[in-house]
Amino acid sequence: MDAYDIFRKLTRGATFKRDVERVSKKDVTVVSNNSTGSVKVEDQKNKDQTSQMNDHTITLLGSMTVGENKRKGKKRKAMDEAVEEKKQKMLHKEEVNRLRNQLNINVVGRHISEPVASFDELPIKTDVIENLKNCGYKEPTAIQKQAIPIMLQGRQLLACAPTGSGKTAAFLVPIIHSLDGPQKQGFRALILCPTRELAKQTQRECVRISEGRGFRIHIISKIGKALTQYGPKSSQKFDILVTTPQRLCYLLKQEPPALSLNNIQWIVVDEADKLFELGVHSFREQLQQILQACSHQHRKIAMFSATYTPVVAKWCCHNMKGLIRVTVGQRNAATDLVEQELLFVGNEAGKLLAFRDIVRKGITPPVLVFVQSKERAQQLFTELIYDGINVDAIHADRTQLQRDNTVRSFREGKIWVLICTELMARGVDFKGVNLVINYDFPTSAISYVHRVGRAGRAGRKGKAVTFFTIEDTVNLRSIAQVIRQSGCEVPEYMLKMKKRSKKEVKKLKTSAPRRDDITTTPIYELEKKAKQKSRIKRFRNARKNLKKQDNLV
Ligand SMILES: Nc1ncnc2c1ncn2[C@@H]1O[C@H](COP(=O)(O)OP(=O)(O)OP(=O)(O)O)[C@@H](O)[C@H]1O
Repeated sequence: MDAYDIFRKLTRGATFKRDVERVSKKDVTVVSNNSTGSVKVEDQKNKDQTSQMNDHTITLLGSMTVGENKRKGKKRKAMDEAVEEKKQKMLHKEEVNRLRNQLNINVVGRHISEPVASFDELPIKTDVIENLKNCGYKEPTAIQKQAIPIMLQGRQLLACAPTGSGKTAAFLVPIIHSLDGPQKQGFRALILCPTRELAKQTQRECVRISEGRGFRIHIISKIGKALTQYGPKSSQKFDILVTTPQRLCYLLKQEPPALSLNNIQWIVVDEADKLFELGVHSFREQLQQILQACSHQHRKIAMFSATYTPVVAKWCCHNMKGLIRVTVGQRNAATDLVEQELLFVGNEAGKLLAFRDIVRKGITPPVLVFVQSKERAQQLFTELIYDGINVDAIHADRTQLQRDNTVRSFREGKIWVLICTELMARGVDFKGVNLVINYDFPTSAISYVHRVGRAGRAGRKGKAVTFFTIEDTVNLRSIAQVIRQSGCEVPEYMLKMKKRSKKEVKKLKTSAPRRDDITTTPIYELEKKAKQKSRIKRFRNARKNLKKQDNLV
């Protein structure tokens, strides 16, 4: 569109004759109104102005001519350029929107950086890009394409993207870029994770991506050791701290605090909704304590998770200035890379039969099996140990060393089936988990999304089977909805089930339902064993009492 078009648009519908007539006859005289429709207007009061206006000949019919003087020419050129610039900007904006739509990215906020199409487009040094490529990352994932440019711009971010979609690298790349290299200024970036397993994994990924930079990336493992290890001076040599909030707060509470966070520039909260969920108020208090300790004036926060909760969004809106929100895909949806199935097993005994049936038909390790408590993890382990499959269990009652060894063996393929609790549902990235079995029904749709998300990572496909009994109806509808949303089939009746009250759903979230023990030992045998146990106990007590009496005598 050129200046002529704009002028035509602006004057569309305008009748110059009428305008002239409207002006008081005292002041204005119509000088001429020739056959081509050109109108000349003369102001009787001000001759100077009249002469100026005489230059402005406007042709309303045929080809329209605008008075041509130098100033006008310049103005027209500037106008043309502005229009062209605007046009280009609009086209570019459309292109960016198209790319976001293609990637299923939704953004909220002001002046948001554009997503990049490749790692090479990122304004970062080539060594980091090389490291990413050495990790086997050919192209950034959707969240990486959008979140990295935003964080590189120094903007605070709340990001939500599917499980296994590379969120860890999405926050590590900008941090590594902004810290540049080791500086002996103490910790400059802090990454908070809900579990130690996840913290270790994040530390490992950070080492891989920052290879060659010489960063000191630290994880707080033993509190006792940490107390002596850090101290305001010794912690100067570290650059990045990866930890759980509990351990960090314990060290900050020491008098004087066992470590300094004065120089922290970036705080990342990974699995943010989980942390906010862990004793709703306790994490907020911990975060407040941590934020107070991070006194650097340019401190920024980024929150990441695969699931979104309003509690986190509200906190971010209140506490993060200039916040940008990025969502990839549908909120709280399970990854569509996992084929999901709901299996009715009748009752608790039916679960063991169904599990053995799956094994009999053939499984491709590694397999993760989720149960609702550490006791049940131990019971299932005791049942399966003699089935001829390499099985182990991981839960909070095992020592740190045992937990680390089990995770290592599972990663190395020495363990085929790993029984675990909710502890391993979040963030943990086991390469190539083919099958997830929800032995016990998840206590919320969000828990389901994360458990299932241990398979189908980094573009690989996986499978998930969820057992349910007659007692598991509270969440059945919402979990069936999640499954349907990710493109898998569920029976229609499940989606039509009565919606449960918020109270019921909340109760289930805080305390899992009571279930019969996992065992195939017949009841009469269990009773016999229990009787035997109590007889032995009684006998021991009697012997103790006799000894006591002897001593008294
Ligand atoms: N650009 C990429 N290309 C290929 N693989 C990638 C890319 N980025 C990350 N990965 C790999 O994808 C897997 C999942 O990444 P990551 O653990 O960061 O996922 P996540 O989004 O944090 O998942 P969760 O929500 O479960 O924590 C990892 O094995 C990681 O090495």
